[in-house]
Amino acid sequence: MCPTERQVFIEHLEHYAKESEYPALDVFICTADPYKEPPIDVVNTALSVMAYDYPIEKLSVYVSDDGGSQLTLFAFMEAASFATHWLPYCKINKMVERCPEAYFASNPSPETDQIKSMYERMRDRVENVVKRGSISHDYIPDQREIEAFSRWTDEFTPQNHPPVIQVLLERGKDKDITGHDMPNLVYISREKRMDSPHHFKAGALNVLLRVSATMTNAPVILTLDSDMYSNDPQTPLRVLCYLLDPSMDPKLGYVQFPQIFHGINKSDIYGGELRHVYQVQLSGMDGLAGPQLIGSGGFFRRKIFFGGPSETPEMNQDRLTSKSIRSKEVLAMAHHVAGCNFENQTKWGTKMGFRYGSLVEDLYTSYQLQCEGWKSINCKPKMPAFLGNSPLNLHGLLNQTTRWSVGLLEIVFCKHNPIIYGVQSINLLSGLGFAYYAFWPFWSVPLTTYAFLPQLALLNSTSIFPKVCILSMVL
Ligand SMILES: O=c1ccn([C@@H]2O[C@H](COP(=O)(O)OP(=O)(O)O[C@H]3O[C@H](CO)[C@@H](O)[C@H](O)[C@H]3O)[C@@H](O)[C@H]2O)c(=O)[nH]1
Ligand SMILES: [Mn+2]
Repeated sequence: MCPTERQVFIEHLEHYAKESEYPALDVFICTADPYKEPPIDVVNTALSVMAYDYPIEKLSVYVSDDGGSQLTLFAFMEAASFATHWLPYCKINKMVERCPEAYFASNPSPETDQIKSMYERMRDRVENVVKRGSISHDYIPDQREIEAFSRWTDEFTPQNHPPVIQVLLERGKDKDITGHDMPNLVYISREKRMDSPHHFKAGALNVLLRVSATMTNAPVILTLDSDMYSNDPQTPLRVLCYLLDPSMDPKLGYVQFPQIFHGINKSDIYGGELRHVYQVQLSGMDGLAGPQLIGSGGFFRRKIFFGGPSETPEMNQDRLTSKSIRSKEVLAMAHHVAGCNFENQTKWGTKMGFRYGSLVEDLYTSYQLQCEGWKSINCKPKMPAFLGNSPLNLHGLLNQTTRWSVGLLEIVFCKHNPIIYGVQSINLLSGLGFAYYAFWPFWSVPLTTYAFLPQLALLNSTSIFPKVCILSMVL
């Protein structure tokens, strides 16, 4: 047992790899409901990662919309055009804060006026459209955009619709206002049918894995929740310090950053900060086979989703380089792999991709990956890499806790229970570490008892502790 804290020195990265040797990076952002997760927040998350300090020709951002909402697509069309101003603005001014909403909130200086009003115009348009619930025709002047919205027919509902994939920006083709390349930006709403299970976020992430494989197939992947914006543009370089380190264990599969929440009230009465998990347990697990996944802020080697460390060769990217991601051929393949029958009779969800069977797909997937032999690292820089939201009211908290409890119990009662299978497959302590999380809902019984027992004992004038007598003190 050896709780581990790590530090990297980004300035040394150049000794190990030139920029041209950096691996390509595909970023996955998930959203599921335009009313619970406002599209303008998702846009802020996307803009913050599109502006990463990373070679632009190696960066792609994929947005998965499980809400199947044209409001979200509209927001991203607006974002694509604002990004052509925002990305050069960030780089020319060497800004650290690259999430527009957070930047303008902390920099009210007059020099930002022009870009700020541009951002506010975009935000107002997006918010107006969401408030109205529909997009009026004068908001979509472009023929390509009109065509994209024509897929929302009368039969189209969030639970029942064909796949929609829209390439909003393509590197090499779309340029920013200074004439430089833009990263790829792709909107995806996977096919949904009433009679097909969709497997919640794990299902969405697996579609993202496949669609991105048809377009860019980057060997490194970052997954983000809709609200988790980047707070540090150098985060991918920090990850490369681990992934490209020649002395690193070749079984290293992913690097996990803790979730840090902003906007929690000072006294944090609901314990939303989850300090025990992110500040204590992740370091503890890091000293064993590595920390579990926590859903957002994880950088993966793509190959770990296709088998154990001994079975998976490096990815081959050659076949992709020549084709445009807007080409008919690539789009046809992308739509095909985003269909809901694609996974039938395949190993997706069992041996491949994010694993199905638990509502806490992050813990379950990382548990299975570690059972296969993959290792992980907890990266906790002083400046938070990502900032997001945590439930701020009792209703939201109870909702989340119930969902987590159901998901964790699914792990307890699955055939790969951590106490039996995990202890044998990973190691004793890591298996018990995963078991600690999986059995977390059961803690509510002793905790609730302990919360009420002393008061009841006091009211009834009985003692819950044994009387201290001289003999027991001597013993
Ligand atoms: O069918 C679904 C359901 C959710 N999501 C997305 O998944 C993310 C997380 O969902 P949320 O409702 O915010 O769950 P939380 O309980 O806040 O999330 C925590 O717990 C989840 C389950 O363990 C992890 O996946 C998350 O990363 C982690 O932040 C969000 O971006 C959603 O848009 C989907 O894409 N499809
Ligand atoms: Mn969340």
